[in-house]
Amino acid sequence: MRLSRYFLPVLKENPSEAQIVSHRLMLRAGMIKQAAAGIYSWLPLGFKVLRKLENIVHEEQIRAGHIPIQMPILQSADLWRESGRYDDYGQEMLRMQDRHGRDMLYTPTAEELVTDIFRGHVSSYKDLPLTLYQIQWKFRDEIRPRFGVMRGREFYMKDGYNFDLTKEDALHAYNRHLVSYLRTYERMGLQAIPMRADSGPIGGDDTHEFLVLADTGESEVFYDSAVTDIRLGQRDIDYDDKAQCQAIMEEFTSLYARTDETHDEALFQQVPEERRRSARGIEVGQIFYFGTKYSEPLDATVQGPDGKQVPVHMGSHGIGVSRLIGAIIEASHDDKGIIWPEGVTPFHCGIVNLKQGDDEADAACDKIYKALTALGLEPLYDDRNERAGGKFATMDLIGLPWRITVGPRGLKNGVVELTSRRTGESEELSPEAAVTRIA
Ligand SMILES: Nc1ncnc2c1ncn2[C@@H]1O[C@H](COS(=O)(=O)NC(=O)[C@@H](N)CS)[C@@H](O)[C@H]1O
Repeated sequence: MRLSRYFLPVLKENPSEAQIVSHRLMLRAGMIKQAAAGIYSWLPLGFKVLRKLENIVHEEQIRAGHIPIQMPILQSADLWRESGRYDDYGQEMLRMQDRHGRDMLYTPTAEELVTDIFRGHVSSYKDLPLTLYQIQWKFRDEIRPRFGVMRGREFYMKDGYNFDLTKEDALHAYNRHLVSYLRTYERMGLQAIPMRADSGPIGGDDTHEFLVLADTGESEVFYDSAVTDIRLGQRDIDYDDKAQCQAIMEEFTSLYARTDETHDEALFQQVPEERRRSARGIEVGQIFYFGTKYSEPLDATVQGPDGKQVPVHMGSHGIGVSRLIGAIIEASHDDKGIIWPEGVTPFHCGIVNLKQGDDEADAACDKIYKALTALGLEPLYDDRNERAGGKFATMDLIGLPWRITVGPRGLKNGVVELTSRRTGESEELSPEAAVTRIA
């Protein structure tokens, strides 16, 4: 993309309403613009990152055998009355009436709707196991939306729902989601630690939240520092292998790691003192097992192997896709701006032309642009008539992993400058070598 033809409304000053660095940098980098309290327009750079995250989430959910669907953001109140949650959900639920006076709501989550889809079409245990998921906008009328996309009112969530014949099968689905979440967050350059949590309005008795450690996190957490050494890495996973998924779940959740809601000081004292940590974390996902909490009131049953009708065992599992952008920035930035992990960066390499209009420099930039594009590496070419300092500041602010700087003097020696955003180190090498280095 050429910057002269893009829409990147960067801000020179720090916006006063931003209290945490990710909110400040998302506004300054022209990624989002507030439309109303807790509600944002996603501008090109932010929307591009959101789509990258969405793609990773889709890839890992499909790899785990979960099936994507898309449910509406507006729902009828009828199903929520059937489950008994219409009144329980409280002020966070945005309620409205359509022109015929029918009670509607803006979906904060979708257990009822997905269970209605299931009960209308699945009647035999032979059709199980089944996990359906969506990535869809949600609305929760937070009393105090804040920290930008971290605690919005409208936010983007992957919400998945498993339907199983037995509790044992449903707990395997729980483990399958835990493993798929670990892979997902690692691909985004994040360490998100699964921690025992409280089930809140979703319900159920088994639940883990996934937390990214950050001083600005809203959750208070207590954990054994050894838990930060565990990685899933590239190990080969068979998501149908119950034993393997159970083993990974135990590996990642046997060390002490809990949010303040479930913290047990006596248990925590058993962790060797030098390994006890308390910190703050950003909740980027949560998985739940809640048995027949929805299948009973909604009469979602299947015929079991013995011919009897049984309510299915369920769980629901969410990833905060829009919140993740804030979490990634909190975990990866410096005083000059964002530092995108390569797996989620909006563009792979910035190209800075020190002398726009100079035939040789322009030609070299075009050649590098084409070579990067041919390799599937998206360049953002700052071809504006701006002074170098301004171009460098913009590239540092928006946080692309690499920058290639092209100028007449360097070209005379057959070199361009390649700079790593993460290390700040630069080296001079031929345009071809610079492109190869990034690939
Ligand atoms: N106000 C919010 N702004 C941004 N992200 C949010 C907000 N509320 C929740 N999330 C994200 O959405 C994830 C899932 O939300 S949740 O309430 O824990 N779980 C559910 O709603 C389940 N029904 C999952 S299907 C959270 O882990 C968090 O990362």
